[in-house]
Amino acid sequence: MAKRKTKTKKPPRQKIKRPSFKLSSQQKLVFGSLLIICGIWLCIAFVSYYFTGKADQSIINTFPSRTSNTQNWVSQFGAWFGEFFIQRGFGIASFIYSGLIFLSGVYVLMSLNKAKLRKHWFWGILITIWLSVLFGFFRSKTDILGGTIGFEINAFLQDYIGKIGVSLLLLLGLITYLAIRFRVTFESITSIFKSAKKDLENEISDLKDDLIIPLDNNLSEEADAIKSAYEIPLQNDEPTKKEAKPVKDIAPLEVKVAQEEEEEEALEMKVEKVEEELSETNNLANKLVEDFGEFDPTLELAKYQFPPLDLLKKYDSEGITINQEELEENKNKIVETLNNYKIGIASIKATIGPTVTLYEIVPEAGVRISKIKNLEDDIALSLSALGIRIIAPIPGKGTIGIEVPNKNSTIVSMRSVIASKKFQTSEMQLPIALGKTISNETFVVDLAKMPHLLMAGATGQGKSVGLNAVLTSLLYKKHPAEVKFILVDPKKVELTLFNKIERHYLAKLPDSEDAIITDNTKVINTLNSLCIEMDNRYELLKNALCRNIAEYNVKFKNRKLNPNDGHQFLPYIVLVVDEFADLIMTAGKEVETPIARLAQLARAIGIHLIIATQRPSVNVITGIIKANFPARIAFRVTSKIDSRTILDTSGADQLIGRGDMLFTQGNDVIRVQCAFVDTPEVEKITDYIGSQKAYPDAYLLPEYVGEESGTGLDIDISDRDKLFKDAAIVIVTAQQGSASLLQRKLKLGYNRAGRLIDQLEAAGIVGPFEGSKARQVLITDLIALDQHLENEI
Ligand SMILES: Nc1ncnc2c1ncn2[C@@H]1O[C@H](COP(=O)(O)OP(=O)(O)OP(=O)(O)O)[C@@H](O)[C@H]1O
Repeated sequence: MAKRKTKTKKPPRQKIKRPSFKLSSQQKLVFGSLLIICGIWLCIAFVSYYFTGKADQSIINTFPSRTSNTQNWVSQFGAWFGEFFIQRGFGIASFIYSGLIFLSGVYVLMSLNKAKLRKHWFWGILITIWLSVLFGFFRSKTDILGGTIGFEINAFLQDYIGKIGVSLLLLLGLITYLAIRFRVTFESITSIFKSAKKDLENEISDLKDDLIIPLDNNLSEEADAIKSAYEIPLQNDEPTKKEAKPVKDIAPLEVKVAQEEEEEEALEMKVEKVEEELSETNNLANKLVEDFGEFDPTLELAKYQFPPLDLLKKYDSEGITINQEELEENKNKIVETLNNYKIGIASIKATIGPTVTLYEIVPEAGVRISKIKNLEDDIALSLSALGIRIIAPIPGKGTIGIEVPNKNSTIVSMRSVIASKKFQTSEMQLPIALGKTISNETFVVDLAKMPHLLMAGATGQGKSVGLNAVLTSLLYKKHPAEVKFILVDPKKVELTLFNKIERHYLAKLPDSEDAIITDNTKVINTLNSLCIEMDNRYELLKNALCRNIAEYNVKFKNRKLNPNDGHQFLPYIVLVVDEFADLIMTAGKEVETPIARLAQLARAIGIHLIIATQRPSVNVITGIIKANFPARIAFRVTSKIDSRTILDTSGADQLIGRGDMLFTQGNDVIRVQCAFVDTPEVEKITDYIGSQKAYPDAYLLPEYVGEESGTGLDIDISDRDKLFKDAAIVIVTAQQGSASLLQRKLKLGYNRAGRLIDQLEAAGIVGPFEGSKARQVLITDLIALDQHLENEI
């Protein structure tokens, strides 16, 4: 039935309606002008109504007659329309109607898109109603602001939902309008703020870089401007004269105007061309973002849940327990000891930390600081306490600090530092909550800024706990898509718990079974592979014209980088080496060279190293390593020499152990009580993460072929992926050797596609890796491919 209906009805509809809508150019001119004039007339009538409406009230209700005397600027009809639209209609919002009629005239006159005009009318009517209700909301009776309609709708709504309800309804109306009309979303609002912040930062840094060049440019531009101002009149009026003359001498106003017009035209053409080019690339990225939203690296594990705080333990002994008596006692002892050596004190102040209390002393005038520094051991003896450290003077304060351990030290729980506002709200790229400072403040540092960390401490002083604190911090803050760990653990016990999160957070070599590296040869391969990853990333950054990984990832998220060119979202990679001494003793230069290379170059591309050692001797922490690890943590060490090796100053030998540590990032040395995270807590966290949906595999690092393993890749035919042949067909057909092509055509994850490309390379079907370019395909067609594969067997 329905079919019959459409069949019979369509033709007559077309026949009747089409001609009636087609206006000739002349009709358009007349009709369009009529609407424009009506719009203007109505607008005048409305404006006038606000001044003359009251005076005209008497004649508004009478039948129009030629003798009636109206005040309205456009007479009786004006008064009548004003009354109808403003007083009895929508109030001041009625002006929108005159605007819409005017706009309709323009659309008809210029034959513009009618669908757009309909849209304007639709939204215009809605805004009129909304505005009239809004104005009516604030008025107690019908008036010329909100009109009768606004007032009545308000009264009606308020009877049912009250004043608050109406105001919320108005707000909802506004939000709906913005959301639908301008496609405003919550994300777009936040991204505006974020990108504005980023732009500002970029501009500031660009400004710094370009400070000299623009000055030159401006000068030359100014010089050109001056030159041309003199040259134009000369060319037109006195072509033979070479010398420049001021414009006013010649005053060829007409010629000059003509000249300017010509120049403008030429300029316009140029500018248009540039704009077109720009808008094409911008539009593509903008359009992609508009259609698909910003690229979300977390999408593959969109449902991933960060570990909750409850997995971390609360400790009873948290909170500072030092009492007044202990404070007084220590103060008296310090004053007494110093007095014994004839050092007078002007004032003394105590700051209580979780493990130590800092007594800040202002000595009397004329006391030499070195004298107090030399008395370090004597003061320690008289206070009969381990772990006294004297800081003379405290940098930037001009006082002398004496750190005295508390009798009952408190545990700084990992929970308390993770829960701290400082950590939770930190905008750092790789935030690490290390513990609490002497003034009991949570100490959060950015690994990305360090950019590498050296950790040393004698056995049993808290190194492993420290490493766990670093890893836990990152697990609480970073999505699996954003950071990957490479864990090297020669002791084979400390980091094994992290095996459970292999497919979420760990990176490994393609051929290795375990992600956690315990054997030394594998460490060498991994470090070299990381160097290749570093080179690849530099190539990607170079092609994307980005200076660092953060910029690159923002660009990638904004869809300005094409994945077909090899671009991809780059996670940070954190390499953790527990027991570096072991490694350097057995592998020496083979380890030192790639570590030093990574440490020197990897900061911009998001590879960060954390190296821990029990033995901070100079043959382990060599000059080249030290030079590239400005950020260092020292737990308690056994000698002053060890302290100097790690920190370039003594002090670490005077720590009290159990997570008491010194942190330096170049200048100041800060005493921090490391946050305590126990093995069961780490286990709970890794269990929690490990039980969630994961990537198909760990993050695969590039293949590294060690010197001993002969030439080229050597992948056994029987080990090939099931999709090997399909992949070969795709690659040969497209004559393009890229992993992303395989990802798209065979619907694979990146890792598997990468492995297939490696296998295709080993089989001689594609050429070697060439940075961001697609690999060369070595087989020309499918027949050649068949032959090639047959010959292999
Ligand atoms: N931040 C801390 N707060 C409280 N106690 C701690 C802290 N760090 C370490 N400890 C205590 O010290 C002990 C040893 O710590 P940890 O295992 O980290 O030492 P280590 O330096 O790694 O030793 P090794 O080098 O022998 O592995 C822990 O079991 C714990 O009791």
